[in-house]
Amino acid sequence: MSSVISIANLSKTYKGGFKALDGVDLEIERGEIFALLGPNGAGKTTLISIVCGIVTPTSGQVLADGHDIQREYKKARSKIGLVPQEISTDMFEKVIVTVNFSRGLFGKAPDSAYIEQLLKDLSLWDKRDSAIRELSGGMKRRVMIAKALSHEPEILFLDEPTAGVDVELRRDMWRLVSSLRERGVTIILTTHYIEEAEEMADRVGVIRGGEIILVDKTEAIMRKLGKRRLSLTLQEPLESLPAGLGEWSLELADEGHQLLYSFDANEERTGIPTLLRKMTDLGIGFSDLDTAKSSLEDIFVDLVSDNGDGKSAEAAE
Ligand SMILES: Nc1ncnc2c1ncn2[C@@H]1O[C@H](COP(=O)(O)OP(=O)(O)OP(=O)(O)O)[C@@H](O)[C@H]1O
Repeated sequence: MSSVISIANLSKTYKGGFKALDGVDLEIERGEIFALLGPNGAGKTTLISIVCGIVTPTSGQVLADGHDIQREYKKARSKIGLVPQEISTDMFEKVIVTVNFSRGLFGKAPDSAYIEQLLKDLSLWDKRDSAIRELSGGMKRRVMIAKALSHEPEILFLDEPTAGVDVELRRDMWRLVSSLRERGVTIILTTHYIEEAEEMADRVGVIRGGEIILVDKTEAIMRKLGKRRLSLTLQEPLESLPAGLGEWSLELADEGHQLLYSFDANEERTGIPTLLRKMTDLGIGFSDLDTAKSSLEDIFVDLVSDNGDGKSAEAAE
């Protein structure tokens, strides 16, 4: 498969000397849904902003559909739609005027049938003649999506698309993402709703401290790093972990009613039988037990926390 976005050795040092990106190499394949995950301040927005031509890189190169984002800005940018984190638009303008205007900005001829369908897909058609400032927060976000899609881009960036939006908009958004994908649009999103990345994304990239630390197929990440978790519902709550259970990596949850044990599903010896025996010896009874696969969320927390590679999430920020 060919790359639709090609990022090579990209670095950004902001005025004041802060290095937000450090030698990022990343290839985004045509037609895929790519989720970019990283803690606050990792550099996600900076990366997206450079690809969209809003922020100038300090060094490195970005090609969008073969066009250099700096030297051939107009050509490159016309391929891209961006739904930013913040709502930024002329609040006094009418919805339909704003969306038509956005399309015109990219040099596309008016297409009233396309815009009508777009506004209908986003449940904005009835509001087309309203001034944007009169709309609810969720509706304003829908307008930002409509603007981003107004010129029929081949690549769509969604910067934290579901942060702070209601369930209905989230559902509509994912429906839209699925239908865009069917039409061959490449989608790159950043999200804190990691279970959505797990569900929607073909591949996941993890960014921390301005560096891409992992890129892989979503299910490969799950397989490689997937841990399982055993939850034991205790008969009597525990205030703290008994010293006698020190050799297992345990956690207490639900005010001491749940004992959680994370283990590697790929290991032959999980340590569970000895743990249960030891608990019996210590007189810790349980009334229920359950195991579950850890989510991408757990994996992500694992990756960005200090896990022996000498870097912690804090140090990276
Ligand atoms: N214009 C700027 N000038 C100086 N520093 C900046 C500027 N913009 C961003 N930064 C810094 O660069 C780092 C990366 O910021 P960025 O917004 O790219 O992170 P992010 O991964 O998108 O975070 P979040 O999840 O919080 O949105 C942060 O430490 C931020 O403070």
